[in-house]
Amino acid sequence: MSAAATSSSRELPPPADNITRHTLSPESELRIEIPTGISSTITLRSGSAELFGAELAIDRPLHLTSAKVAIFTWHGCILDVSNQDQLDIIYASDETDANVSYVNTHAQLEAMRDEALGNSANPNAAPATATVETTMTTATTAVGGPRVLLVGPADCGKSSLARVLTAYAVKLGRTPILVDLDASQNMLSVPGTIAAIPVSSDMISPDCYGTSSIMGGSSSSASGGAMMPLVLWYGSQDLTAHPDVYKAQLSKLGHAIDERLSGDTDANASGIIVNTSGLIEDIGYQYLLHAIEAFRINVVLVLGHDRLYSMLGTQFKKDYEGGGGPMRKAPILIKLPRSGGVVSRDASFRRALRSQSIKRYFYGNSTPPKSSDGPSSSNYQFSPCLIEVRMADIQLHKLSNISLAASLLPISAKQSTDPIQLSTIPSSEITSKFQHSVLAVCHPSAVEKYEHSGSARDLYLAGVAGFVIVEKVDVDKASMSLLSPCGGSLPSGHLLSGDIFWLDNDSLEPAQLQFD
Ligand SMILES: Nc1ncnc2c1ncn2[C@@H]1O[C@H](COP(=O)(O)OP(=O)(O)OP(=O)(O)O)[C@@H](O)[C@H]1O
Repeated sequence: MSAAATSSSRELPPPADNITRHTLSPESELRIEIPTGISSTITLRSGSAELFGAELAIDRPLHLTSAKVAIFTWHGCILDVSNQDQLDIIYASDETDANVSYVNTHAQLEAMRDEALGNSANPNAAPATATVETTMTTATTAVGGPRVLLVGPADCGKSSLARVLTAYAVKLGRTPILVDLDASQNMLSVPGTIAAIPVSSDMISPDCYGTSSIMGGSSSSASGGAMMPLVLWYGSQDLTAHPDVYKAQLSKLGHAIDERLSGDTDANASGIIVNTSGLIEDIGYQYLLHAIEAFRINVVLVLGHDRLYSMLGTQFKKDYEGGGGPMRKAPILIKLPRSGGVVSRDASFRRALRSQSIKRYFYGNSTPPKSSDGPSSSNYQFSPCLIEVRMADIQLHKLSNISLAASLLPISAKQSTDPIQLSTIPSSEITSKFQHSVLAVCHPSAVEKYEHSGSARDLYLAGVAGFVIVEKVDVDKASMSLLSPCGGSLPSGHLLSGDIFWLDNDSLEPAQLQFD
């Protein structure tokens, strides 16, 4: 993507003892798997290289912990890697055809952005013919910019490609909105959420990839000036648990994005890039179709899954062209190869990533230790606080999907038709079983609406103010200690529970809370 750095021919001093030097040829990548709890530092010594689209700076060490990544170079480079003997694997590969496909896809999206800008500058112009050549015949002219949905099974490289496409767009001065619908491994916020953020250039830095998070979590803008994401609390990493809530949240997020883009020509032309979870069968497939509607998707990128590609192609023909319904344009459907470097992550590695992501929300990025590569001596950007709240001052809600048959309802009680229902947990039931659970703090404006309407939707379909973790429940004192990103009182006393737990030893398995 970029010209080779000017330092490509400079004389390099020999590497230190614990450093291994790698020379990469053009269009190759260094694939690195750093096991859980181990750190490694990668330094670009000459040439140019990028980490999922974010360019490395010469001589600036990139500190990575528990990560599986690839450093790609278009023009060749020299990289120094520390701690190599502790890595699971490290190797250079020139099988990078997928990267070339990705940059071609980026070029196609750019053409759509240019076209959207042209259309907005001259709204009376006759619509141009399709600019994107695709493997599907229903190519269409985008009214706004590209609204891209990345789909495919687990561990096929969706999140990585979302990062690459976002970084490439931002490098060209675009401001796309990045959306992550994967509640189990969300790259924008803590697990259990779906989120969206307008991306600017200060967020595209390799330093932000220290964990699974592109921007270092919802509170940890490295630049200090970056925007906060809009985060909805789904409350579970299991997307099959609450289909009604999930679908309603997708619709709400799509609506919020439409509202944001409607008054901003540049942002509208930049479009959105939506990452999805690896669920592609049954309810997962339904979610993909729902997301296409909710985000008014006009480009679907299918990563390495012929069957899904074929299913969507058939579906689009049926939904958009047949049946005598209104003729709408089908999204452009593009099949992309899976990168040869993409690795499967086992349950324990995923758990470690989730834990890192929660830790990062509260503590920020870890700064590299001075003397060794061990994470234990790291310092962190932020200092979260323990705050004490009285049970009397909070209302802890949980989702309840109970829907009674009419005959079981009390006389004159109405059956609610809204499947999204809340129940408020009585103080007497807030016991030590909530210890270590992650709670979402409702935004005061959402609380105001909720108190007026009594509708669970006003809390569940609104962006949350932030998160706390229950450190301790003191039943005798009727109080709780909460780990909070900052001191002082909570933005509101309304908290949403879920089944996400966190303990600062990277080992706690999230478990379903069993409520009585
Ligand atoms: N070219 C590559 N070389 C090495 N590792 C890679 C490469 N591309 C991606 N990875 C790593 O492979 C893992 C899986 O990739 P990614 O997270 O993009 O997949 P995904 O489809 O989003 O997964 P899921 O949907 O299950 O969350 C990640 O750890 C990612 O950093």
